[in-house]
Amino acid sequence: MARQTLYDKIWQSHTVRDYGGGNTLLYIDRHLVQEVSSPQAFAALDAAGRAVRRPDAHIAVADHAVPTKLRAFKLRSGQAAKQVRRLEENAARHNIPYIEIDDDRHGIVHVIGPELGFTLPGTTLVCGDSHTCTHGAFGCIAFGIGTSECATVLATQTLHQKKQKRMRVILDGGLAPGVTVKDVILALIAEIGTGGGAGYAVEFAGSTVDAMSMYERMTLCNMAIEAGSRVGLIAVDETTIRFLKDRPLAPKGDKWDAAVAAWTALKSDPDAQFDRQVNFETSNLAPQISWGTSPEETLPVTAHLPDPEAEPDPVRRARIEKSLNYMALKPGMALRNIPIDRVFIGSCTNGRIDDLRSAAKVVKGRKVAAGVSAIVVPGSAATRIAAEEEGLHDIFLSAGFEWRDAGCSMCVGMNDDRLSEGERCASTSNRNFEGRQGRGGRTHLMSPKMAAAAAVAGHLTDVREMM
Ligand SMILES: CC(C)[C@H](C(=O)O)[C@@H](O)C(=O)O
Ligand code: SF4
Repeated sequence: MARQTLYDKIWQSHTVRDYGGGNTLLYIDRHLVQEVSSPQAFAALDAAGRAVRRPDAHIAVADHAVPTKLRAFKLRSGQAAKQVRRLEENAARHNIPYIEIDDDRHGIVHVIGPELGFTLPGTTLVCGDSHTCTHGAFGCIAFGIGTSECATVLATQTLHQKKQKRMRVILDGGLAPGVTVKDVILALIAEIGTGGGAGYAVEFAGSTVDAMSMYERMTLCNMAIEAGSRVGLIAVDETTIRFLKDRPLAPKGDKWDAAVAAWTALKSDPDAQFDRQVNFETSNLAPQISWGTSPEETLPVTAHLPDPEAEPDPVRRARIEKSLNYMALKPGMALRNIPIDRVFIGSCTNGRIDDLRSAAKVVKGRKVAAGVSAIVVPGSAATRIAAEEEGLHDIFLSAGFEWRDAGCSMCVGMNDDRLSEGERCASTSNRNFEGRQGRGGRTHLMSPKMAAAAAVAGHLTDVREMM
């Protein structure tokens, strides 16, 4: 059938039953399980006396609560130890593959899925985590689900889902020096708003996307949820195939050849119908920084903070006032001079090897400013190992950064790595809500390059002047 989008095609091939009106019983190929959202799911499964239908369709790994330093010691007792042990026990009882905390394959679910080749094109993949949209970079339908849905997937390998509307975002024009895909997605969210993609599955396309590495595509799809879209996806091309080849769980031999043929054919038809299309020019973007408490409150680094007095709409005016107040910022201030206390380079948005490379390039031969405490937390053990082989850790350590073990870390206030009340952080993560990085903490979202530049300068700054 012509005129189908990539999303339509994968949806159709996974439809077990169509109840009409987009209501579908959908087959779920793969499920990633982490320690925060799974305990209630396993409890529900056990209470109903159900078994896991296909243990090999799941991978369990602890990432949110885990300490990123002194790990062995910290995991002897305490809250994180309990959470990790519970996941371990649940996985063992149900024969689900479990990745140990000290395994070389350990890391944030959204970083290790692709690294292992668990994430594959044309599939449906879920996880009890909103940033599951990251995996859509590989041309699959990947979305976050709730804990009760996790239980359903464990027991039945299916889910009742309502099909989303279809949206296409065309990114064209390439990127100017010093500008990264993080700047693109932040600027896009500033333009369309955090509700701009709500109700849609977003396919990213265009020459800027074509030129991106898989790491960059993952950063892009990772933040689809911050634009309101549970699903972000990108069609398979040579870049995708090259990334997946020889990954441990990717098909091998004849099966690989057949898979590549099927994956490359899987695209939106040239005349496919989208319910919404956004064309976004990327060539003239500057590096972006979020100034408020929502990812859409983002401005180019060269900008000055908004003045609520100049905002005619009372709802928006109140919103600006509230954000400035929480962030302890004044209307009209230049974004680039705001002093910072902490720097966090990591997360499932920007904790991959090319992120660490781009930050290290800025840091090399420089020092973290006095009074700033800065950490680099690789998104996975494999990322950490690769970075160490390249000597990136030496660059960070000699500049005064801490070099940690993999985990969600300071992206979310669920482990030891947190901001204290009133601290201001330059962060490469994806959310800047009130208290996200610790109660009373203040988050500025930006790219790894920009966070590295801020670490050196001691305040928000324009990395282009340091290149
Ligand atoms: C704790 C987890 C369920 C949560 C999510 O759903 O995304 C977290 O990963 C986040 O980034 O806020
Ligand atoms: S790194 Fe942050 S955004 Fe990603 S899964 Fe962990 S807590 Fe969520």
